Amino acid sequence: MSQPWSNDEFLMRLRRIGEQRYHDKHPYHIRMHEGKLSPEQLRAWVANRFYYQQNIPVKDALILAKLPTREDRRRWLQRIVDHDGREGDEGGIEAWIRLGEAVDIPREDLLSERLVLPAVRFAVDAYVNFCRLQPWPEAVASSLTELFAPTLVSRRIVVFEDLYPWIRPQGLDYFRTRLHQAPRDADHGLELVLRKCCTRREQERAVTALSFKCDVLWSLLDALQLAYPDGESCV
Ligand SMILES: O=C(O)c1cc(C(=O)O)c2c(n1)C(=O)C(=O)c1cc(C(=O)O)[nH]c1-2
Repeated sequence: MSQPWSNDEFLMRLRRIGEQRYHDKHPYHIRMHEGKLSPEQLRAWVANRFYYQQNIPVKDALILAKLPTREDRRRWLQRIVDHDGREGDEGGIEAWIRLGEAVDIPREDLLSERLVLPAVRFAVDAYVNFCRLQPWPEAVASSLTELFAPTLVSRRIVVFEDLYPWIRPQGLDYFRTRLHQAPRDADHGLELVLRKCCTRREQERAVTALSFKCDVLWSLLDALQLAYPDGESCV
């Protein structure tokens, strides 16, 4: 039996997954952040990511039901509220619909899922099912892409403002809100994973779960790349 990694080593291995495999390295994402997507390609990204956004509170509810302590359930519950909203605070899904409107996707079009590609549906459904079926430490570990999201999202706000001036500014509120929600979520997720994954086997399974999640995000962009290839129609 291999010895468990120290917390530092474990953390380093989780972070390394992000350095190697996070979706910011995908060609479609690189082109987005270089300002090279056409309005149609950017709209396709927004519409397909909406399917991911809608499923986040669903997978969080599946994880919530498995967490063994009241204290952790209470903290995890906030994620569902962040996305689904509550009276007087519309939440992240509504903010994403406004992002859609800011790039000229009518609300009904986004909600109809007309623009959602089959492979995006499969990838996101695979993420939800992973969280449904796997033990909670692995489901929580799969959420740790949020360790890498804040840096990327803060860059995205600047990129959208500077390189896509046709996007109406109120559309960016979703990303601004994530800048404080994601680090809080990542801290809790990491605390749970470090607390629960104590054997080498458990630690390795957590790293594999995070790697799987990177594959989900990567597949989403692969599908977009195939359906909306580079070329003639750059902004
Ligand atoms: O825009 C992005 O690059 C990005 C990435 C991720 C991620 O890394 O999974 C999330 C989000 N945004 C996001 O907005 C969000 O609410 C979110 C929740 C989760 C999760 O797995 O629980 N990831 C992400």
